[in-house]
Amino acid sequence: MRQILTAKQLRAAEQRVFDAEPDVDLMGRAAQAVARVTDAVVPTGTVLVAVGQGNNGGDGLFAAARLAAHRPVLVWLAMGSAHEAGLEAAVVAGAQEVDAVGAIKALAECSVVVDAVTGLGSRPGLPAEVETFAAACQAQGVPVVAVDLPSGLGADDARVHPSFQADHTVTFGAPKPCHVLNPAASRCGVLHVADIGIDAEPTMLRAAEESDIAAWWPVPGARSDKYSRGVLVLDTGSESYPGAALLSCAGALHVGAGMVRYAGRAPSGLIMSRFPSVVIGDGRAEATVLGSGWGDRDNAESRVEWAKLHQLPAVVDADALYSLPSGRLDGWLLTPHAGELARILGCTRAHVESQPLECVREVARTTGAAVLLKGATQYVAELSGRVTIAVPGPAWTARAGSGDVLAGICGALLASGLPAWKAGVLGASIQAMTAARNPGPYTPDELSARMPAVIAELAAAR
Ligand SMILES: NC(=O)C1=CN([C@@H]2O[C@H](COP(=O)(O)OP(=O)(O)OC[C@H]3O[C@@H](n4cnc5c(N)ncnc54)[C@H](O)[C@@H]3O)[C@@H](O)[C@H]2O)[C@@H](O)CC1
Ligand SMILES: Nc1ncnc2c1ncn2[C@@H]1O[C@H](COP(=O)(O)OP(=O)(O)O)[C@@H](O)[C@H]1O
Ligand SMILES: [K+]
Repeated sequence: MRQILTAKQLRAAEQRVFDAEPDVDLMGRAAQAVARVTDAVVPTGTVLVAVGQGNNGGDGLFAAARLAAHRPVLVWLAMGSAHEAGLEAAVVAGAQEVDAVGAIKALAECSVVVDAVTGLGSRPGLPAEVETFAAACQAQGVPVVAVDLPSGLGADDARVHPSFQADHTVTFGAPKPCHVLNPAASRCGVLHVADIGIDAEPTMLRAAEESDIAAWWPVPGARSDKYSRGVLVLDTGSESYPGAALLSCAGALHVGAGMVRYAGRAPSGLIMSRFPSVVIGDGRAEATVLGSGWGDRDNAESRVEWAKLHQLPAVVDADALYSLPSGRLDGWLLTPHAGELARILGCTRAHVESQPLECVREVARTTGAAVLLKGATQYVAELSGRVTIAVPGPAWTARAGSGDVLAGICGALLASGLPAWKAGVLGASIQAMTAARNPGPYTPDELSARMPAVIAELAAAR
């Protein structure tokens, strides 16, 4: 599990290191990591380092000094002034200074750019000259290694602003929100988290890793039976949208539900012809899935209320999200995409996309349910305010029907006895990991049929 630290939290963690060891050379360690990654990414040719006036520029200059020992290095002081000791070290090591015009010209010959303009102190956006330079790097296809974060992004911000487009980003101690929240994360390229001796304490924002998914996955034991593995009732699909019923069945069955009962309005013959192990009709169960493919069904409220009355933990998806019963929904998992979350909150989709953490936390706080916000980055918020980001996957999954499969997956995991937040994180992650291992335009049901192989791989790795 990776803890995600805001700029303020990272600075506090840094301060604790300085308090314990006043002479510690964190900047030297940061510079060493930047030089190492730069050499690994592009081992030969000229390095051009764009340097700002703060400590991010200091990291860049000390990295320039290290690199200049074995390859040509140019430095551009993009903000005029720069970290004095860093500049001296770079010049003594042989780095050549260029001005703005020289920097743009040099792009034709240099093999890699190091972006050390701004880091944790970055205000969104770039001065015009730097923006022009960043655009030129991209236009000319020169690889960019960003120090801490692509300059121009805000460390704690999910949004994109005029900024560098990095191929690699070397950050220190822990990722910051901009490294994991999209669309900002898409500007960071490959993320390298360098250990420079800063400990990341548990925070209210963290990112699950594949090793967490492997450790948490519910693997049956010798004494398991279909009931102990969890019975799931699916109330999904409708006469108008029977496909959603099939997709939720596919999701639930392919992650190993003990038993799936189908109690929705899609034709039962259709379900049986595709999934003969599904039992038609409701009965004893550990969890239910509501909403996927209902359309605007008129008795939505009573169907959702039914689950609450029977104290049945529910995955609530799609149209059922607008018929939530009053009172606390402990143990439930809501699975909105940004548009659905916006409708629940009475705000715009754009607002949810720019403030995803605040929005997903708000719905968890007001309902008591865990909330999985679906999309390119998938967030699971709990009542406490803690947010866990699922393992990311490729955008191949972004197509109609993926959410229906995901609801079935999460339902099976909820029925197995996992807490709602964990069912959400595991469900979103396994779908993404399967897509990552099977790149291509597979349909959501084809992809779901490939999940068992990924789950077997995870189980074998434990
Ligand atoms: N604090 C520490 O001990 C460590 C800090 N490190 C580095 O230090 C960085 C933070 O350094 P600073 O706090 O000096 O901040 P930065 O170097 O990120 O930037 C601050 C400077 O840039 C200017 N600036 C910010 N955004 C601007 C914009 N959009 N347009 C024009 N000017 C802008 C500010 O006015 C300020 O002068 C980290 O990102 C990291 O790279 C590392 O060396 C590790 C240790
Ligand atoms: N950019 C993206 N990258 C990866 N996965 C995505 C992306 N956008 C959406 N998804 C996936 O697509 C699904 C969207 O769900 P949803 O919109 O509810 O689909 P539907 O209701 O059509 O089944 C989610 O499971 C999410 O994981
Ligand atoms: K930077």
